Amino acid sequence: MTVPVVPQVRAASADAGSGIAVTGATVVYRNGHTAIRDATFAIPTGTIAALVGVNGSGKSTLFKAIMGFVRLARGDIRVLGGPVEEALRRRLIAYVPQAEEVDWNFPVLVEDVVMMGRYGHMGMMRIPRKADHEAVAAALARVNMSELRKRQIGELSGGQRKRVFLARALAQDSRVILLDEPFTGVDVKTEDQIVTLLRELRDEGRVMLVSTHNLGSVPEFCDQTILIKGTVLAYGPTVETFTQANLEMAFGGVLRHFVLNGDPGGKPQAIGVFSDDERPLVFQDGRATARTPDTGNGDRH
Ligand SMILES: Nc1ncnc2c1ncn2[C@@H]1O[C@H](COP(=O)(O)OP(=O)(O)OP(=O)(O)O)[C@@H](O)[C@H]1O
Repeated sequence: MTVPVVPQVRAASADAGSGIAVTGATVVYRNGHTAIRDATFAIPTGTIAALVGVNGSGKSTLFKAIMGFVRLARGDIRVLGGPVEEALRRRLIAYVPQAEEVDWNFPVLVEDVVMMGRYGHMGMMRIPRKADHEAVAAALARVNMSELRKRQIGELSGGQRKRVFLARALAQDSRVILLDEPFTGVDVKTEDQIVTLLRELRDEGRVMLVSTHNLGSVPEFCDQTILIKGTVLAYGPTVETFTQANLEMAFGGVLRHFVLNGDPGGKPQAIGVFSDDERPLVFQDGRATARTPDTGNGDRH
């Protein structure tokens, strides 16, 4: 569904049973800057949705609004059919932060970070019970981090750090998980593990909203895509929204975009390559290919 001029309010506001429904959301920061204006989209439950846009397009602001960290000047956000405050009170939303948002020098063990996901389940004194320890152990096992549970977080690799914060979200047992750049600084194997885990969580009926510059992976694992540039330009099933025209609208001249005319002996082919800083996205005959060749095996930064 493309909404270049008039945001489509109908789908978002009408679908009270949806995972996340944002209607006409506007955020104005204290300095007067309007970071997002009239943003409207809806994502059903049991979905992995990509949030795609250039630096400064408003992705983190949208996350902050869904987490209740910034106030809406106008509009409405509903999570699992209810207001954000209620979703937060019921611990329905978990957040997996960007690496830059975390103080890695803070002396804390892997298992302590994951236990933070249980805080909302504990009493005032935050004394973990058997169920909390079990939830932490299960979450660490699910991301293959059990062996490193006694390590300081500062001693981990980029991919391991991401998995610890994913485990924290799992321990929280939230229904909605917001992931800010989960693939940055992560090798291809870890990326595949994270994608497998997200698919499992989707099949459990959870909602994942994933901000990513990893365009090549979006058609592969995201059912829905939201394209953002100060407002929502387009949203809906990835096959409908992740089009060359929409990406050009979202990225303008920022991405490297080549059109090659096929192999010399054969029929000329129009191949477009969108390459941000991660796996490139290849369009062949105007359609996004599901998976592009990996460009390396090491950690990508
Ligand atoms: N606290 C703030 N006060 C004022 N302006 C802000 C604040 N935080 C962000 N902005 C501005 O709001 C706009 C959106 O920023 P935001 O961080 O949401 O973008 P983003 O899409 O997450 O970017 P990136 O991909 O670089 O993380 C930018 O122009 C940014 O400069």
